[in-house]
Amino acid sequence: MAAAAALPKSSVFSLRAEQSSSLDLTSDRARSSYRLKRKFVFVVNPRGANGRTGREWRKLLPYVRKHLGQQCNIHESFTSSPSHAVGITREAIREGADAIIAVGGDGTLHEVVNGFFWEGEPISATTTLGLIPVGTGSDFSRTFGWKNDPHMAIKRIAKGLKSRVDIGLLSGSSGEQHYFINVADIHLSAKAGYYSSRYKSFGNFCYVLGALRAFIGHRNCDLKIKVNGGDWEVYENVTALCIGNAKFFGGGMKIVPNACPSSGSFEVVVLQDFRWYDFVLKLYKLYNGSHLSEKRVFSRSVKSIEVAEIGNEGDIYVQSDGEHLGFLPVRCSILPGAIELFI
Ligand SMILES: Nc1ncnc2c1ncn2[C@@H]1O[C@H](COP(=O)(O)OP(=O)(O)OP(=O)(O)O)[C@@H](O)[C@H]1O
Repeated sequence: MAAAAALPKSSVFSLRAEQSSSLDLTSDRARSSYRLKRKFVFVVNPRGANGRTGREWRKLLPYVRKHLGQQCNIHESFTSSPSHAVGITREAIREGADAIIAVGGDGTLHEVVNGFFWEGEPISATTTLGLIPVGTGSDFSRTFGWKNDPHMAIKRIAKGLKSRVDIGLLSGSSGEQHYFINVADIHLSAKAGYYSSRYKSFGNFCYVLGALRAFIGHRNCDLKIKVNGGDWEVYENVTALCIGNAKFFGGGMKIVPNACPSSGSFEVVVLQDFRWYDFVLKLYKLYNGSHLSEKRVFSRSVKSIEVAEIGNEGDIYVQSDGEHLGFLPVRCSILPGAIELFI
């Protein structure tokens, strides 16, 4: 069929271009209009938010067609397993996608962001990232004041306003590279994130359950930190260290309140010597971002940071964008303005 022949082939993922009755490519005019339109690929995690993402997307598609169908060809691609969104994104960018829209939570956004890169380099400087936040936490969107409202997100994408945002590059002891757009964090919060991902069926309550589980066996520990390639500094009794490209994590905690994704630097917040009752007494401060005034909380702006254990236990958790990455040591640097984002 002519319509199918006009579409690029896709081997890695099932790319379903819009072939609704409104898209009749049998005439020359329709065919040339199809070619002139930009190509937007929607990467949908049907399992996001405990399956809500998949259900919402089915209802949303007519709205997407209505608001974006005039200006772009809409392609939808469903993930079939964790990490699949990375491959989908890479292939779509290589095949000339003008925009990749992550439909899901921060985990899906994280995978799509990783798909923008290959062997340490962006695959394309011109593909735009978009987000339709339909996740459990959807923390990245909070920095921009966006609601977890997919209709508003679609209208925002249709307006076409864009801004370049910074991306964090993480590498571990074996040298493997990983990208993040929101917050990377270390120790108690990362352990809590690891466990909360098992309780996503409880909705936002998963973060409370994850934190309670993480406290079992937790000990504050001494870490050494190297900032901007300087000397190693020792931070004693660290409870958590958070490297913010954006402000929120854990389902709405404003943990890195001074972070800004277009500042060209990270904001690092270190919590030291926190006990379980500090979390009870100061939890509201972590949510509204006023914890920086506490005595055992430090904040600084950095372009790169290395973090390692002083002991050699090998059990200090690391996560980025809520996804478990492994354990210390870790090196992290900022890639200023690396991706263009629909805002
Ligand atoms: N088809 C799939 N089956 C199972 N898991 C998947 C599939 N596609 C993606 N995933 C995984 O689902 C996880 C969660 O997805 P996502 O972040 O979209 O939703 P969420 O966890 O509910 O939201 P948030 O991260 O904002 O709290 C991701 O880590 C991703 O790797």
